[in-house]
Amino acid sequence: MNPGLRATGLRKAYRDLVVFDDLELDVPGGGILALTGSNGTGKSTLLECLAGAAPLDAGVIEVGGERSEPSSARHWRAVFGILDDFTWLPDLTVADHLMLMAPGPAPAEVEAALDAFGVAALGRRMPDSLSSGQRRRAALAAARVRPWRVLLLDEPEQHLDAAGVRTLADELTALATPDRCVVLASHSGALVDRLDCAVLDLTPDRA
Ligand SMILES: Nc1ncnc2c1ncn2[C@@H]1O[C@H](COP(=O)(O)OP(=O)(O)OP(=O)(O)O)[C@@H](O)[C@H]1O
Repeated sequence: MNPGLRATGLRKAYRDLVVFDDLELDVPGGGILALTGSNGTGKSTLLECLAGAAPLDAGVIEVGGERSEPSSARHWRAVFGILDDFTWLPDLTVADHLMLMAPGPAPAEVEAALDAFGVAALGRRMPDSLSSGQRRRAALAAARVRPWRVLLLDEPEQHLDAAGVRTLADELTALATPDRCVVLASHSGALVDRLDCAVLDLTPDRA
């Protein structure tokens, strides 16, 4: 089994509030881990720390079997987070955004990615002109274009209809090839059930 994402001794506190301490994660290559738990249990904080967007107080992160410093360029290249706010620039089309994330010119790949999420017809539209669910589908399509070893998603089901949740589960399953892995936070039982993946409930008495 390929190494994917391994993290040990993770600690994060906001002043007196210890969000997690000595937390361990081990997601093998090809694996998907769903973080669940009630509001405020630390799912988003954990994803932000894994993405390098918020500093850890302690802990070691390994990607593909090698230590990865969350603030390094190497980490940025290896770890792609679609967290709360996907930054859309108002003067670029939806397809322009995905083209910028591709390693080279990739119009066919961008179209295929948007098509996989059912929004191929919206590629030339401006992000502001899309519905929330359409924008969410387009943001998720970026995961098919931007290279990564670890994909982090915070409540990716937000704004999706039931068919969109099924598409998301099937796409994530296909994206988690043996050299990559996915960690998502979710409140959607439908999504987690369809992923049929490992689950870590961060609710204090269950973690
Ligand atoms: N910037 C911050 N400063 C202080 N406390 C924070 C900060 N961000 C989050 N918290 C606190 O940390 C805890 C974990 O928050 P977090 O957003 O990670 O939870 P969550 O599990 O993602 O919640 P939800 O299911 O509501 O999205 C909460 O008690 C929250 O109030």
